[in-house]
Amino acid sequence: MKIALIGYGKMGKAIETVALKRGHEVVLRINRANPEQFTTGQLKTADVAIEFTSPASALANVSLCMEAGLPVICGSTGWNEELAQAEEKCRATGTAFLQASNFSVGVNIFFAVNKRLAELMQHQAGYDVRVEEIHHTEKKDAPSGTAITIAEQILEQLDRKQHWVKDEATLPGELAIVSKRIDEVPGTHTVTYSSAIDDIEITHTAHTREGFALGAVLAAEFIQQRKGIFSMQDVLGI
Ligand SMILES: NC(=O)C1=CN([C@@H]2O[C@H](COP(=O)(O)OP(=O)(O)OC[C@H]3O[C@@H](n4cnc5c(N)ncnc54)[C@H](OP(=O)(O)O)[C@@H]3O)[C@@H](O)[C@H]2O)C=CC1
Ligand SMILES: O=C(O)C1=N[C@H](C(=O)O)C[C@H](O)C1
Repeated sequence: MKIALIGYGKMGKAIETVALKRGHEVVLRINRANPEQFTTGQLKTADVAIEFTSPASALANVSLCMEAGLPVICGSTGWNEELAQAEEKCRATGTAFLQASNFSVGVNIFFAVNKRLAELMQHQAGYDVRVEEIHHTEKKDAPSGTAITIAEQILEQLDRKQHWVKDEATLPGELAIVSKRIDEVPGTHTVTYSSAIDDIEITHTAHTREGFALGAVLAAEFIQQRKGIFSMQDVLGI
C-alpha cells in the first residue's frame, strides 16, 4: 500500500515506522514546510491518505485528499463541529473516510467497557461521574477528542447527565471533563464513578504512540478498497 502522510509530526513519524514494518511504502510526507508538494497530482501517487495535523487544518486537508480520489484516515482531533462537512465531501467525491478520536485497539476496547459501565450506572443515582484526561504539554486541543467521545458515550446512557463541561461541574446535570497537561504523557483517560460508599474507576494508559499508529495503519489497510464512511468499530469488529 502506498501511503500519503498528511502531517509528519509526532504521529506522522510513528505511523511511518509501523507502516514500513508492515511492508507498506510512504510516498508523500506533508508538513507546513512543504505545502508545494500537497497537490492533487502528488496525492494521486498514493493509495490512501493518513491525516494527523491539527484542528485548524484537518477539514481542508481531508477535503483535498478526497478531491484527489483517495480514501482518507483522519486522526486529527478538536474539529468535531466540521466533521459533517468532511462526510459530505466523502459522499460527493465517492471516496472513503474514517475519522477516530483514538485509533488504539486498547482505547476502543475501553470505549466498549465505558458504555457498559454507564449502562449499569443508569439506575444507581448515588454515583456521580467525571472524566479526566492527561496529555503532553504540546497538545493543542482540550478536552482531548478521546475524552469527548467517552463523555458522549456516558451521556447517551445516563439520563441524570445532560451535557459535558470543561473542568469542574457546577450543576448536577453536568458531566465534568478535567484536562491536565504534563510533560511527555502520550495519553491517559480515566472515568470515575464516586458515591459516599465507594468509587469505581476505569483507566486507559498509553505507554507510547505505537498503539495509535498501529490502529491508523490497520484502518488504512481496511479502508483501501472500500467506499463510504467507516469507524474503528468496523475495522476491529467490536
Ligand atoms: N486519533 C488518534 O488516535 C490520535 C490523534 N492525535 C491527534 O493528531 C493530531 C496531530 O498530533 P501530533 O502528531 O502529536 O502533532 P504534531 O504537532 O507533532 O504534528 C502535527 C504535524 O502536522 C503538520 N501540520 C500542521 N498544520 C498543517 C497544515 N496546515 N498543513 C500541513 N501540515 C500541517 C505539522 O507541520 P509542522 O511540523 O511544519 O508544524 C506537523 O508535521 C492532533 O490533532 C492530535 O490530537 C494524536 C494521537 C493519536
Ligand atoms: O494529541 C494527542 O497526543 C492525542 N490525541 C488524541 C485525543 O485528543 O484524544 C488521542 C490520544 O489520546 C493522543
